Amino acid sequence: MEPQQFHSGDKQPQSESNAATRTKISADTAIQEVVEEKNEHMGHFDPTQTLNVRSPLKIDVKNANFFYGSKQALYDISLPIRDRQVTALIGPSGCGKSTFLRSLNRMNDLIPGTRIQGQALFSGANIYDKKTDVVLLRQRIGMVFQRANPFQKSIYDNIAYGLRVQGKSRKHIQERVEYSLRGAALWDEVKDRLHTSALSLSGGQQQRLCIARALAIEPEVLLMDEPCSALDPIATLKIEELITELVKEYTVVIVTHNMQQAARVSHFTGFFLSGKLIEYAPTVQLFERPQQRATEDYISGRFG
Ligand SMILES: Nc1ncnc2c1ncn2[C@@H]1O[C@H](COP(=O)(O)OP(=O)(O)OP(=O)(O)O)[C@@H](O)[C@H]1O
Repeated sequence: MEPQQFHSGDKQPQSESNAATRTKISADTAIQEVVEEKNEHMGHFDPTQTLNVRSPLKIDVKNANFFYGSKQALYDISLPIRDRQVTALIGPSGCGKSTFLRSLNRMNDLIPGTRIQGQALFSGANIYDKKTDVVLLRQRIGMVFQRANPFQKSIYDNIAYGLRVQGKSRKHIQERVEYSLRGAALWDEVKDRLHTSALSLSGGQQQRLCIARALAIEPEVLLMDEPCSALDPIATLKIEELITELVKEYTVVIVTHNMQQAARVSHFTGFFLSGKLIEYAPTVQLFERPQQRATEDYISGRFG
């Protein structure tokens, strides 16, 4: 199965029947314009070049059902997450994307009254198993949130914190701080002010710092919950470019409201609706040849 070449700007929503759709279109257009302007300097984002449909499964979710108390939020979700590929989760507000994402490192456990059934195989063990060591799990499956949430500490200490908790040596921490900041494409911007407050950084820099903080503890998988939703188009593009770099070493799962972002950075996309996974396919295929009517309606802007 060789997907056709896909250009992220090809699909434009057809219906402009409501304000939300118009807002989405103008945000997407603004980002698309910056992409075109910046391509020369930032390189092309083209996940079709690195799509590997045979990449091994990093996490294999089978028949996941999730409940907030008596309210069911996920219905029988089966979704493979492939190694060193970006998997995007799209769908209208409230469809369960974040719930699914947070189930992958058991962040939902922090919400009282939640429960999950099913299986998410990761290195031969079920993530959902009660016996799973969630501290270790969250080290292996790191997370970046919608809003950058640096600690009220220096840039250096934001990254060093988790390593100190792990009892790492000073030398290891020093090396790891630089490595992580380089990995998050932030080193050059902050290397001369590592001991100033992280809160003095711009929103985009703070989000990259949070990515560096996640990288510091050497995760295998990075979960990103709308990491660009609070950022301007240029900061967004920096994060997108970073994702395309990170995926050379890490497996990435990203929730996004922005379909063009999914097209720009992801190899695979899952479309969620009302707690169900309606369709999952290589991104290029899902956007160009959706198999389900609901997917087609959503990506062409008829709802959501
Ligand atoms: N803490 C919670 N307690 C109860 N219900 C919740 C909780 N968090 C989410 N839900 C419900 O679960 C469903 C799925 O929510 P979720 O946040 O996963 O959707 P989403 O697709 O990520 O939405 P959005 O794009 O708006 O962030 C929604 O009906 C939501 O109201």
